[in-house]
Amino acid sequence: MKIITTIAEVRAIVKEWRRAGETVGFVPTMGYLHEGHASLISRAVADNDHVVVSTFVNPTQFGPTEDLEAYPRDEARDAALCEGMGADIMFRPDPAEMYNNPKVSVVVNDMNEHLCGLSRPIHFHGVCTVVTKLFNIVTPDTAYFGEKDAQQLAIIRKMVQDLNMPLEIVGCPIVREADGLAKSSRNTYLSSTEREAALCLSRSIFYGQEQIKAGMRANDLEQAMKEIIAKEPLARIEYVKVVDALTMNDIEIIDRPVLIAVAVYIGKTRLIDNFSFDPKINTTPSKNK
Ligand SMILES: Nc1ncnc2c1ncn2[C@@H]1O[C@H](COP(=O)(O)OP(=O)(O)OP(=O)(O)O)[C@@H](O)[C@H]1O
Ligand SMILES: CC(C)(CO)[C@@H](O)C(=O)[O-]
Ligand code: BAL
Repeated sequence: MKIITTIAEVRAIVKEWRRAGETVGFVPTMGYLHEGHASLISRAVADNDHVVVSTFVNPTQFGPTEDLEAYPRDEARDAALCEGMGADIMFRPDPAEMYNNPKVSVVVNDMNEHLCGLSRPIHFHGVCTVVTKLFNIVTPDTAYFGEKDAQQLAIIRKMVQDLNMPLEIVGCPIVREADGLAKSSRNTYLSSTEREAALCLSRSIFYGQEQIKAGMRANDLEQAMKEIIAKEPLARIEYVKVVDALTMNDIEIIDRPVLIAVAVYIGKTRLIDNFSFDPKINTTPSKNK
């Protein structure tokens, strides 16, 4: 596996693969890789002749008071994981390689006005801009994203559709710790007391999955899930919402595929979790561990 820091080098290698008629899978990440990322890489390796993993911590998706500087980084560990999983390239450019006095970017419209977009107003513009740049550099046939960042996945699917990007987007299920906590690079910020407290997110998710199948209405579901989280003294709820899974709009009646998403601060650490539900299928994805 090659660790590459320049755009030109990635382009040159992908060009050779293309010349040989081989397929390219792409897994965009911000590094500090864990089993959630590994599940995406494993799927990409299974589906494609070649796989590129990017580990760029993208500054333009962090707000001014967010954790850009503190965000965990470990290049050697990331490289070992990528190589072990069978990736061909780990792309980790410096910010200066990716941004040279930019004046043009991608803007997300209505889908930004919900869930994480409300407290992180520039976040999805930054995500879509860097993902577009990465797609243009790697030119993948398929790109793999986690359902843990459900609003991100929905926005990227819509971006690919709206901007006619020539690739397929694959969503992969949430990977959890044995006790239910969704794996996240930001879990490393948690003290041991906070780590225990963070279980209120998955507890509310699992309760919600049961209740929605039993026919609980959207408002009652939000309320019941909030009550579970509120029992945890270290938790501060940002949102608990049932929204249309495609548009992220609020809904009252669960008559179409919905996303049930939560964002909660545990101390200073902001964590997210979610599940999807389609009333036609009347089933939720299994608790994937
Ligand atoms: N637990 C998980 N299960 C499945 N996919 C995941 C999981 N955690 C992250 N991913 C996916 O990995 C990709 C890269 O995410 P990222 O590098 O931001 O990791 P993260 O652990 O979500 O970090 P953060 O702490 O910033 O939320 C995204 O598509 C994300 O949805
Ligand atoms: C998609 C992404 C790599 C863009 O920086 C990031 O938002 C992430 O890790 O989910
Ligand atoms: N996984 C989303 C990256 C971020 O929170 O910036």
